[in-house]
Amino acid sequence: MTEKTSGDEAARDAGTVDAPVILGDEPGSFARSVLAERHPALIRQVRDAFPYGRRQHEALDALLDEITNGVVRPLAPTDHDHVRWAARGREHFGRSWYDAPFLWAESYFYRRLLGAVGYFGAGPWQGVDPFAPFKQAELRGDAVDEELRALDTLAGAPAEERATALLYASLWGNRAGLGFRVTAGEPAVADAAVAALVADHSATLWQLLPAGASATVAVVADNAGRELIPDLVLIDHLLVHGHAERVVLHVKPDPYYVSDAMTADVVDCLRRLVEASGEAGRIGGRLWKAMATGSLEVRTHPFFCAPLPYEEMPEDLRKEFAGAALAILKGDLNYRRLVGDRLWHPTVPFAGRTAHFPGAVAALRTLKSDVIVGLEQGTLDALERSGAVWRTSGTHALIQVRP
Ligand SMILES: O=P(O)(O)OC[C@@]1(O)O[C@H](CO)[C@@H](O)[C@@H]1O
Repeated sequence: MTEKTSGDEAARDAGTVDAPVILGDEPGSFARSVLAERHPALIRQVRDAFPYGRRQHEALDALLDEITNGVVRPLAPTDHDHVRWAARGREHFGRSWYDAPFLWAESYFYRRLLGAVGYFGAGPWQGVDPFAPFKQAELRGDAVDEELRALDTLAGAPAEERATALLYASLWGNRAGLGFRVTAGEPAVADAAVAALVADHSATLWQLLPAGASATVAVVADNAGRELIPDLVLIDHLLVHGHAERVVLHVKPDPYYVSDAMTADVVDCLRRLVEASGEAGRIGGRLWKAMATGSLEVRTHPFFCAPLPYEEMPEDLRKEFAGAALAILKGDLNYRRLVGDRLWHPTVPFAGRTAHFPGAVAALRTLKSDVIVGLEQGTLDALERSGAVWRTSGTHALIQVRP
């Protein structure tokens, strides 16, 4: 009995034992609150943000009713991606939304929301991003001005200090709250930001990107606006200081998880930078040119809006990441897809959970869901003792790297 238990523990620590898949069926859980509260609220917000016609209103009503009172319905046979989703959803159709894996239910919800507003249909609303008003409001906000101004203070700092600061800015941009203030000589904010890291492998990250190596770096973006701007600033730093010769920025092909970045959002952020004064404007100008010369390339792939873990990524993407010196995956959702959307024991090694990834990988993520691996036992104990809602509130963050 004792032997079996220690064997189980060893397997658990090596990440070779499957942990429970996160579902939305547990009352009081984070996943449940997203499905039961956040999604209905989002339908209302999208409806209020556009002068939609009767057709959209009816479809949104039907979707709201389905996710709150009904069972998961398949796409219409006429939908362009009907076959793909029929295969992915076979076991979930006709059952409660709460019984499906959380990752699947969220992803399919966004697909259905886009369908309801006519995003894919041939008609006047085709291609109109239902989340654009929220993204634009954020990008126009004073907070972005303030964050861009902070870049001037940072411009005179030594390269190494700048690199560290910009990496943390990109990380905390995932929370959209601290941004460059972390970096611009506000010790209280900077100290708090570092103290809130539950893992920090940034030294390994920089070792993988020595200056002067002709490396390609892949950056898998998460949110637009206040996250994408610091991502772009970090990319500029990598290019200017020779940590990368070429950066491929991967974005979503369709609107997703409200604020996820698409090509249009990259363009909006670049414009915002180019139109800014001082250092921000200079960075914008360099990135604009980098797009023209190919040292910065934006790519997208249907896989980025799929309800699948990275372990199941298609061969073309696998080759792409295998050819990079490092893939930097931003945000909570990418993390869930990277390590698996399961209730892992928090000390399961990050290296084991990401062994499937083709090449070196770094996760930069603020903690906004229950998934976590790679913690030291001492860190875990301290977090549990603190009584804080550390897993889902976005107050904590991590930089984890597997060379
Ligand atoms: O990937 P991001 O932007 O960091 O976070 C996305 C996310 O927090 O939104 C969901 C709630 O809707 C979470 O389940 C999910 O992980």
